[in-house]
Amino acid sequence: MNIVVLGAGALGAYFGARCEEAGHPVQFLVRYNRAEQLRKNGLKIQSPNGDYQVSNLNIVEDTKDIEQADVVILAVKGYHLNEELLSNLKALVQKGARVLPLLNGIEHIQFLQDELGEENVLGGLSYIISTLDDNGHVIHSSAQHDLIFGPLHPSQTELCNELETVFDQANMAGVLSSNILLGLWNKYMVITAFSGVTTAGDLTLGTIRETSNTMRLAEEVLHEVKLLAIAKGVNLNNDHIEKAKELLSGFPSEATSSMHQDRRKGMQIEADHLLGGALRLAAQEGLKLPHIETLYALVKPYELKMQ
Ligand SMILES: NC(=O)C1=CN([C@@H]2O[C@H](COP(=O)(O)OP(=O)(O)OC[C@H]3O[C@@H](n4cnc5c(N)ncnc54)[C@H](OP(=O)(O)O)[C@@H]3O)[C@@H](O)[C@H]2O)C=CC1
Ligand SMILES: CC(C)(CO)C(=O)C(=O)O
Repeated sequence: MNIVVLGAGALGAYFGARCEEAGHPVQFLVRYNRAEQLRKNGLKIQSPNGDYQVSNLNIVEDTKDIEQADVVILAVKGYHLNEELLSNLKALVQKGARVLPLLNGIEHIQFLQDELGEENVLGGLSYIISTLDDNGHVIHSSAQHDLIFGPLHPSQTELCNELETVFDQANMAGVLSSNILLGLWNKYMVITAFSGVTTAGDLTLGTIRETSNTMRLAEEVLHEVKLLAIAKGVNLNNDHIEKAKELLSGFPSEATSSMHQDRRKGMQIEADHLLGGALRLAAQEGLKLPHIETLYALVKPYELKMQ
C-alpha cells in the first residue's frame, strides 16, 4: 500500500516509520524545515517496543512529486488545518488517496468531510505518548502504540481491511473498529479531561489522581463530554466513563498530555481545537459545559499565535 504521511511529527513519524519498517512504501510530505532536518539527521524511533531507524527515507515537499497514494496518514495539530494543508490534501485525494486523520479532537472530522467529500475521510485516533527530540527523532515513552481506525462511509470497508493487514504486519497495534465514531468521541472525552486539567493546572496525572478535588474536576469534564456526545447522537455512557478513568489510572504518575507537554515547551497548544471545539458544538445544541468553559479560559492564554 502506498502511504503518505502528512504531519511527520511525533505521531505521524512514528506510525510512518513503523509502516516503512514493515516494508511498505511511505512518503513523508513535509515543509522545508522538517525536510532539512530529516535529510540531515535521518529518522529514528526510540521506543520501549523496539528502536528503529528508517532505512528508505522518502521525503517530499510537493504533492507533484507523489505519483501514487492510497492513504494519507494525517497527523498535524488542529491549528495546522489551513488552506495550504487543505490544498495538499485535495491534490492527494485527486490522485486517489483517502485520508486517515489521527488528530485528537472531533470537529476536524466534519470539517475534512465537508472539504474533501465524506467518502474520502476515514475515522482514526491514537493512544500513544510520543514526542520529537531536538534532532527530530521520535521518543516514544508509553507501552501503548495503538492506532484505532475504521470506516465513516460504506465505500471505505475494503480499504480499511487492507489497512488492517498493513498495520498487522507493522510493529504497532492497529485496531479496525466497527464503530469508529464512538471511538472518536470516547477518545475526545478522555483527552478533553486529561489535556484540559493537566494543561490548566500544570499538573501531571499522578498529582491529579492523588488530589480528590482535582480528580473530581476531571470526572466532571468526562461527564460533560458524555452529555455533548449524546446530544450529537453518539451513545457514550457511564461504562465509557469508568473505562476512561481506568485508562487514566493506568498511565504512570509522571505522565501528562501532549497539550501539557507543548505548554511546558512554550509551543502553541490545541486549546481551541479541543476545549473550544467542545464549547462550539455545545452551543449548537443549547448545552452549557461549565467545567470545560472554565478550563478553556485557563488554558487560552497559553495558546500562542499561529506561527
Ligand atoms: N504526540 C502524542 O503523544 C499524541 C498526539 N496526538 C494528536 O496527534 C496530532 C499530532 O500531534 P503530534 O504528532 O504530537 O504533533 P507534532 O507537532 O509533533 O507534529 C505535527 C507535524 O505536522 C507538521 N505539519 C503541520 N502543517 C503541515 C503542512 N502543511 N505540511 C506538512 N507538515 C505539516 C509539522 O511540521 P513543521 O515542522 O513543518 O511545523 C509537525 O511536524 C495532534 O492532534 C495531537 O493532539 C494524539 C495522541 C498522542
Ligand atoms: C491521552 C494521550 C496521551 C493518549 O494517547 C493523548 O492522546 C495525548 O496526550 O495527546
